[in-house]
Amino acid sequence: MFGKTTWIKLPRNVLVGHGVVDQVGAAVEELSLAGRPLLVTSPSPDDIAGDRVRAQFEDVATTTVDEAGFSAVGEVIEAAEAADATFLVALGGGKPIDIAKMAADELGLGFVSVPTAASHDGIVSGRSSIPEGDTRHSVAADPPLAVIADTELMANAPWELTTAGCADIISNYTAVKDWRLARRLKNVEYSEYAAALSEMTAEMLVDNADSIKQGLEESAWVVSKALVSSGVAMSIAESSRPASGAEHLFSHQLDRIAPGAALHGHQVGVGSIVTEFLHTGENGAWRDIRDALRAIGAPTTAAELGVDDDTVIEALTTAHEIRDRYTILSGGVSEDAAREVASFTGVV
Ligand SMILES: NC(=O)C1=CN([C@@H]2O[C@H](COP(=O)(O)OP(=O)(O)OC[C@H]3O[C@@H](n4cnc5c(N)ncnc54)[C@H](OP(=O)(O)O)[C@@H]3O)[C@@H](O)[C@H]2O)C=CC1
Ligand SMILES: O=C(CO)COP(=O)(O)O
Ligand SMILES: [Zn+2]
Repeated sequence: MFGKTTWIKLPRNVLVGHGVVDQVGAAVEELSLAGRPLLVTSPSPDDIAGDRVRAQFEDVATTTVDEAGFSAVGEVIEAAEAADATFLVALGGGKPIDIAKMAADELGLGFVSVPTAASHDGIVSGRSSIPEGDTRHSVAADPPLAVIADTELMANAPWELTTAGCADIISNYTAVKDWRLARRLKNVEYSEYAAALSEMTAEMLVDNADSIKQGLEESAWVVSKALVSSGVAMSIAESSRPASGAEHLFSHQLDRIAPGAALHGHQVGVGSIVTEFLHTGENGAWRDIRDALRAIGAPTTAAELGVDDDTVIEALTTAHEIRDRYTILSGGVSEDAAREVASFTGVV
């Protein structure tokens, strides 16, 4: 008998468009969320749009996240309990959204994601990535009930946040290759539907690279739709596998070795150039990945990431240690080999 059960949790409402930050109240009403919200935000997003969100509720409390980490999750939980909050609204980049996502999950409350930056697919997904000490935890949590992505706000955010979101999507190509490899060699659970959606999302973004330009609001539109679609792929897979392979392990190691050096999406993009080479060799698609990153203005070298060559080599040679996830880097790449591939691809 076929006994497999999958539980796909997705956002119910997704609004993407100009000025939709003024529709958070309407979206909440449509979801039949009653009571008092806690707005979870961080300093810049609060300055930019906090009042516009608060104006849509009769009674709302606010808490600000300065630094991501499990203590921030605890503080949001305390703030929600003190405010008798019945749901959370997260306004900002990945930091307040991920902290609110995990806090909402622990509190058993719903939350609405209002991204102010199209910086990575965590703004939509059912996973929180929480940095702690010298490591990073990828924690399963319910995805947002609604995503309200205001393209005007996102288009006015620092441009590098948008190029980081693009690079996070481009990295889906190698994430899916790692997933297929792990399926073949380790029989890991795999969803062809999620893999195809993830690849198609990257394909569409690359095909629309001409509309991704600084100052063009359409860029925020194209990237937000891709981030939503990538988040859906992760929900279908019940795992970040469709969007996180060895290039993400490389980035997570960079976060440990050179904290704060570069944005998540930029790091995974550079990681993808290298891991594509490892998958398909010197005549493979690594140049396509590099050129797609260049076309949208994302980094393709260690120097552009703001890290030195040795840091990249260390992250590549130790990436397999960070997580029990089978990828092309599992078993470890030797220092010589890492230097050769990084140099051949122009990363160092
Ligand atoms: N769940 C997942 O799959 C993933 C989660 N993450 C998590 O997300 C976080 C990183 O995400 P990221 O979005 O880069 O981080 P932040 O939320 O820290 O945002 C990046 C910077 O942009 C600022 N900012 C945000 N929106 C605007 C805007 N509209 N205008 C001007 N400035 C703005 C923030 O201000 P301020 O400093 O005031 O906050 C911050 O300085 C990490 O905590 C990481 O763990 C990362 C990758 C994947
Ligand atoms: O960043 C992600 C997908 O783009 C999530 O990946 P992790 O599960 O590796 O944190
Ligand atoms: Zn990512």
